[in-house]
Amino acid sequence: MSSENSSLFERVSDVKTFGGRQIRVRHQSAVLNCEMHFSVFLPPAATDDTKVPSVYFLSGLTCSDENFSTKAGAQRVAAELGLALVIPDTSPRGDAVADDESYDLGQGAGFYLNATQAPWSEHYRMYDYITEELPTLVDAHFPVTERKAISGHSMGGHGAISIACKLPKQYSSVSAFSPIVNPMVCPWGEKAFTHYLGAERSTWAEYDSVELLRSRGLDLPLLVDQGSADGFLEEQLLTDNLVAVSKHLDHVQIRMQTGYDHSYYFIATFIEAHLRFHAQHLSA
Ligand SMILES: N[C@@H](CCC(=O)N[C@@H](CS)C(=O)NCC(=O)O)C(=O)O
Repeated sequence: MSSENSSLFERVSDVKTFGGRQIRVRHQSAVLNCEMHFSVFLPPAATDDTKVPSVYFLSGLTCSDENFSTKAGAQRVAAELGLALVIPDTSPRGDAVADDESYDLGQGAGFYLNATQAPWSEHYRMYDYITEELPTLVDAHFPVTERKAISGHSMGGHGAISIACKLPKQYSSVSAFSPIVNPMVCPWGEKAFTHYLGAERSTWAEYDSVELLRSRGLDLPLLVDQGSADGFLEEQLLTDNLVAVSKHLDHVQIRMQTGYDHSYYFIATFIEAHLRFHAQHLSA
């Protein structure tokens, strides 16, 4: 990697919306060892003199940073509440990065973990990227405070809850749309974890929200919305396992939303409620 490359941090677009700015950044990631993109929305309240809290949003399988930016409709309420949105990609990227032809493994399917198995371990360190490198970069380049919340959809809901369980001091609240809550025992998770972490299942529990909630509990408020008409609910998402393990936990709200599916139409419907939930805890 050339020194010019290692310092790459470029705004590839910067668009005014709802009085704020939707920005897309291209940068060299030292952790992932490849070039990456991420998006940031800055509300009008964020200025050279005024910093604002941020909500990280982790997307699902097949997504980049642009699915949430363009389809969730989050900017109007984020602008009103004075929240920055930080929207990463879902895996390392590029021709030199290992991939698979299926949609649920490889690029677009990083599962927010640090892979230990070849060929994945060379680049797939999304846990470290999301929890360390990206916040350091965002804090250095944008007017944001230390106050952070984390949210996500599907694979990103798994990422948000499992990260919040392990780093409760780094976030003030966590929420998820249609999260994969128990990846150790669903086909998407079993496939990904076998490839990224190896066949030894005992190493998987540190990335499984149900297992983490069982072993550690949760030290911050959690809001989950799940559509009852989501085609992935029974086989992949296993929301009942989250309900069961959360029974004795305070500050956990799991809402079954009648008739909604797995799509961004569902996210767009409830994103306002999630941002208001996070704003309340970010300002507490
Ligand atoms: N069957 C879908 C599975 C992937 C999927 O549903 N991805 C969700 C997250 S798990 C998504 O957000 N897709 C992108 C979008 O709707 O914009 C496919 O093959 O693309």
